[in-house]
Amino acid sequence: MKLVDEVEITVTAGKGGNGCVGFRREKFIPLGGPDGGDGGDGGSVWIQADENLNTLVDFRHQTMFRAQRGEGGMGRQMYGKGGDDLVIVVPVGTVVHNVTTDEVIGDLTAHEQRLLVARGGKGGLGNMHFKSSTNRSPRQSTPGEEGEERTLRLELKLLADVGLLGFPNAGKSTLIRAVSAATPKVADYPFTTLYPNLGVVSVEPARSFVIADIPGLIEGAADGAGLGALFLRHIQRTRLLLHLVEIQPLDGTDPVEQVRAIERELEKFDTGLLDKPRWLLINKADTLLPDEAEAEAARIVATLGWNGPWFLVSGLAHDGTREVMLKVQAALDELDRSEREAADAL
Ligand SMILES: Nc1nc2c(ncn2[C@@H]2O[C@H](COP(=O)(O)OP(=O)(O)OP(=O)(O)O)[C@@H](O)[C@H]2O)c(=O)[nH]1
Ligand SMILES: [Mg+2]
Repeated sequence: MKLVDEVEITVTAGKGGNGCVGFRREKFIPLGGPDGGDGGDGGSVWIQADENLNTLVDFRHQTMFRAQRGEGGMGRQMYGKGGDDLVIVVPVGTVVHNVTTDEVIGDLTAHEQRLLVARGGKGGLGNMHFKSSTNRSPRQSTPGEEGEERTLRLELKLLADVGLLGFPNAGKSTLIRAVSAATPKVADYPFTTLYPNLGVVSVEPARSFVIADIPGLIEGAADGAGLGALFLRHIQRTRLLLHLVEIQPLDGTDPVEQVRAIERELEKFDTGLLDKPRWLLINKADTLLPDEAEAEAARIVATLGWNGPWFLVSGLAHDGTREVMLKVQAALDELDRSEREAADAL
């Protein structure tokens, strides 16, 4: 299953500085020659891969990028200063397309790999270059070139970091909408009507993770009922599971039973799934009075013998949801760290 995050940005390289028309002016030298210097080159725009990023969510806030222009040339044969290059960082795995030509400019597959996406304009020539035997005082210079401008589409295939489990109606889609900054589209998926909802959760700038709602996970999913097996396969790739349960299911069933039913499915499909960190989110806290909700949550946790993290939340009211997402981000960072340490130890 391919999950694709996509953004369109415009990049503009810096214009070159203009060439200068100037003449040497000094005491006792009445007819000084031309001494106008060249303009500096404009800065170019680069796109560079960074392994510390994992989504394109920050490009929803900024879509225009411009490198510095070159300064104009000056008298006394002085060159203008070149404009600084602009480096845009993206996650490793980002593919860069030219929107106008629909061509792939490049595929950034390694950390710190760079791609030139808009070349800065060349600086213009000062009049010192136009001196000839027939024209000793040229008034000619050339302007700086414009920097290139391109519209780019950045595309990143995503893997969900966090899977959301729960019965129909548990409030999974509502939670994703409550916490996510962007909802990437799902591509190449055969079932167009029933696909997972995805959200990019960005708790702080430049830090984010992908959360996937796994719909239709019902009893019997592991035996192939509904589309459950497909989604179970998908969540095998996630690193943390959030298990959502209604504090008081509308159909009158005991939330404890609902949690166990999902656990049985996970176990039947692949016991490895049960080894993933799984946090219990007792949802729709707002449907009970605060005291009742606290008491019922305590009962659910005690009856289940739950010893992992658990939270009482309301996706609809956004109660407690941000706190959970901050903890998820911290847990994922910690997993990254220990994976990196394990890799370094080899
Ligand atoms: N009171 C209350 N209602 C909620 C809360 N979260 C979700 N709901 C409601 O519960 C219903 C189901 O929510 P969804 O987010 O669609 O649930 P889901 O888990 O995505 O359901 P499926 O996609 O069918 O598996 C909707 O009517 C929501 O408005 C909550 O925190 N409090
Ligand atoms: Mg849903």
